[in-house]
Amino acid sequence: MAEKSIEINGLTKKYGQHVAVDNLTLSIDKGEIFGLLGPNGAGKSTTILMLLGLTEVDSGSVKVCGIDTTRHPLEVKRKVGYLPEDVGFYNDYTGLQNLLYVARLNNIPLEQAQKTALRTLAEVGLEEEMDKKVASYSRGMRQRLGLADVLIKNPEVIILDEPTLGLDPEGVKKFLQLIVELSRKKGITVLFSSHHLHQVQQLCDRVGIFVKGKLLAEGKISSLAEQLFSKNTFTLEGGITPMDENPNQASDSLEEVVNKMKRIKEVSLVEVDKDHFVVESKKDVSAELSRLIVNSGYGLAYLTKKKYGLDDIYHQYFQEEEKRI
Ligand SMILES: Nc1ncnc2c1ncn2[C@@H]1O[C@H](COP(=O)(O)OP(=O)(O)OP(=O)(O)O)[C@@H](O)[C@H]1O
Repeated sequence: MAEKSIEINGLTKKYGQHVAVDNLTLSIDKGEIFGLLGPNGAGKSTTILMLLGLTEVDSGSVKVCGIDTTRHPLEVKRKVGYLPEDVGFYNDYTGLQNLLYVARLNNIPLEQAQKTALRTLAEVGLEEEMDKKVASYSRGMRQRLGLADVLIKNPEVIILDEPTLGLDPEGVKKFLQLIVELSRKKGITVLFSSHHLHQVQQLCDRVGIFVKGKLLAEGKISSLAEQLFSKNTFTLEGGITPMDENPNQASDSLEEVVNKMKRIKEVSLVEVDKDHFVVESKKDVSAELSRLIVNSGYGLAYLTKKKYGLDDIYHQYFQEEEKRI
């Protein structure tokens, strides 16, 4: 069995009557990049604070690298690097000076700190900017320096809370690539908290969908789709056209064609809008559908199997949640 970096069991946190995190159970393997995905107020930051031992737990347990954070928060902090949304720096210091300051706070001896700082700044792509004052840094450069702050203590786990806010699309792409490279190269476990579906999809091995304090689903994106769409696994979309070449050929009415489609055993839903149709079914019925359409005197303009992405999954879970409330 894979070694676990993060083990959360029945974790609950209340603010007064409000349950911010509700009986959360989750484990993350060593070296894995896990995405905690949810809208604002879902409880992501509260979970992270509990992981870091920065806020009290009402019930349940959290272990990071095998250490209980509620009992030994300082030991956990030594092993975990945390990058919040917005990192504070000394603007009058250079990037290198800021990093050396963080190294000192982490009790890294000066000589070692200098070597490690230079290497880390190169790793995050700031070697050419390290002697410039942070006041002149762009948002992207500040986030890279934030990542260097996190990496300098050689963490086993890094936790990133909405780290790409305010970055332009190119900056986001580079930042995400950097995280993947570093995680793979150093075997670092990453917990990436975000409400950006596409970023999570690009970066993460596994995803947890978190809404109103509850983990609604977790798994690989492909298996989330299976869990969610298991009732009607296949969605086929097609275009139907009249047979122009042979106008005298008798055709069924469109209504009759739809009724025939509905009579295919595995089909659970047929929707038609002008010449476009959507069929949901328990197995792939593309062959039956094409035969049926052609035999009814129509042409098939296209027939495609819809692939579910994270967007579909995310919205479906949100819809489910809204229905329950
Ligand atoms: N210190 C606090 N006191 C009272 N309520 C709080 C406190 N911190 C968070 N909350 C509430 O707990 C819920 C979860 O908040 P949390 O910040 O963990 O969510 P989030 O998913 O990280 O969202 P965001 O991305 O907006 O930070 C919210 O309803 C929030 O208002």
